[in-house]
Amino acid sequence: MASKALRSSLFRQATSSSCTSTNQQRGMAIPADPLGRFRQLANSTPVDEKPRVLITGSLGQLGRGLATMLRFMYGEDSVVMTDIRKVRADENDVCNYHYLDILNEGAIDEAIVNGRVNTLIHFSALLSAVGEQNVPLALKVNCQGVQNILEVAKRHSLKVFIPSTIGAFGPETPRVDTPDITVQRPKTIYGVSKVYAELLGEYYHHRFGVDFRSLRFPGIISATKPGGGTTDYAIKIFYDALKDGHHVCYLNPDTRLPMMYDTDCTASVLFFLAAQSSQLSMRTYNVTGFSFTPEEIAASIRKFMPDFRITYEICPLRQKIADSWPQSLNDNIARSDWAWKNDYGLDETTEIMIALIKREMAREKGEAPKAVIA
Ligand SMILES: NC(=O)C1=CN([C@@H]2O[C@H](COP(=O)(O)OP(=O)(O)OC[C@H]3O[C@@H](n4cnc5c(N)ncnc54)[C@H](O)[C@@H]3O)[C@@H](O)[C@H]2O)C=CC1
Ligand SMILES: CC(=O)[C@H](N)C(=O)O
Repeated sequence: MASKALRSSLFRQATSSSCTSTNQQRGMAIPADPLGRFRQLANSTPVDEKPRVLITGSLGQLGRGLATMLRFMYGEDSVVMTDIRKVRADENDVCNYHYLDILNEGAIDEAIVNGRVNTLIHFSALLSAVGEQNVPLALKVNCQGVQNILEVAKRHSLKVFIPSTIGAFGPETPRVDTPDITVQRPKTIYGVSKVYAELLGEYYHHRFGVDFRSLRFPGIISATKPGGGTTDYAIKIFYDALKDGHHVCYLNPDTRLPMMYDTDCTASVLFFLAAQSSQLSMRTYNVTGFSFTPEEIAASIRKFMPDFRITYEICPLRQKIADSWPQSLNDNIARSDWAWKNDYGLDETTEIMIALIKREMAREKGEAPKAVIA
C-alpha cells in the first residue's frame, strides 16, 4: 500500500525533490526526499553558528525525534538529551543522556556549562489533560521551570526555544483561522502556564535581550508515546487500528482540531531557530499543518484499512478542553517572516503512521531494522 514517496522516506533512499504523492489539503505532496530540507539547512549553516543543543524533557513525545534529526544534521555531539526518568533498554535512539530536573536551576547551569551548550530547547511540561489532574505540579513544572530556563538563558546568552500550544487560546478566541495576536484567556492550567511562558519569554527578550523564540504548536502526530494531552487520540487511533482494527474515541465525531505531523514539527523548530533575528517580526508564532475531526481521520485510515471502525465514549474533561481550543490556526506570519511551510497533509500522515507502526510491530517481533526518520 505504501507509496513510492513513503518507501523513499522510510529507507532514506530518495535523491530528488520531485513529488510522487498528492494530497487534498493545500494541494501538497510529500517530498520524495524528506530529509532534503534538513540536509540543506545543515549544509548552509556556518561552522561557527552550528547549534550545540540541550533538550529538556527529551524523552517525551517530541524530544526524541528532534534529537535524532539534530544528530543527523550537526553530528553526534551536537545534542545533550536530558529528562528525569531512566532510559529503558529498548530506547536505543537515546544518546548523550543526563538526568536534569528543571526545577533545579543550579543543575541547569551546570549542564549548560559542562555541555558547552549555545541553544536550549525546553520541552519539559505537563500537558493539558495531566495538568488538570495535578495543578500544583503543573504550576511548578510549567511556570517555575520556565522561569529557571529563562534565567539560565540570560546568564549564558543562550538562544532559547520554549514551545507554546493551541491550548494557550480559550473559548473567547475566534476558533476558525485563529490569528497570532487575538484574545487568549485559556481555561486550563496548561494554557494559563503557556500564556505565562509566552509573555515571560517576550519580557526577557525585550528587557534583557534574551534570544527567546516560541511556536504555538497544534496537536502533534508522531509514532512516539504522547504525554497526556487532549489531542493524544490522533496517535492512539493508529495503534488501535493496527492492533484491533477499532478505536474508541474520547472526543465527539465532529470535534475539529488543528494538527501537524512530527517531521513538520521538527522542521518548524529547526528552521525557526536558524532564522536571523532580523527576520522575526514577533517572538511567538502560530504554526500548523491541517485540521480534522475524528470522523475525518477515521475516513483517512479507511483509505488504507477499509475495515477500520471508530466508536465513541466521550471523556467530559478532554471534550471540554477541545471545545475551548481553535479549530484551525492562521500561520501566515510564520510563512512570510521565515518561510515556514509544512510538507505533510492528513493522508500523508496517515500513510506514514501506518507504515511506521507496522515497522515498530515487526521490530518487536525481531523482523525489521531499527531507527527510521520519516
Ligand atoms: N505533543 C504535542 O502535541 C504538543 C506539545 N507541545 C509542547 O511541546 C513540549 C514537548 O511536548 P511533549 O514531548 O509532547 O511532552 P511529553 O509530556 O511527552 O514530555 C514532557 C517531558 O517532560 C519531562 N518532565 C516532567 N517534569 C520534569 C522536570 N521536573 N524536569 C525535567 N523534565 C521533566 C517528562 O519526564 C517528559 O518526558 C511541551 O512543552 C508541550 O507543551 C505543544 C503543543 C503540542
Ligand atoms: C495541543 C497540545 O498542546 C497537547 N497535545 C495537548 O493536547 O495537551
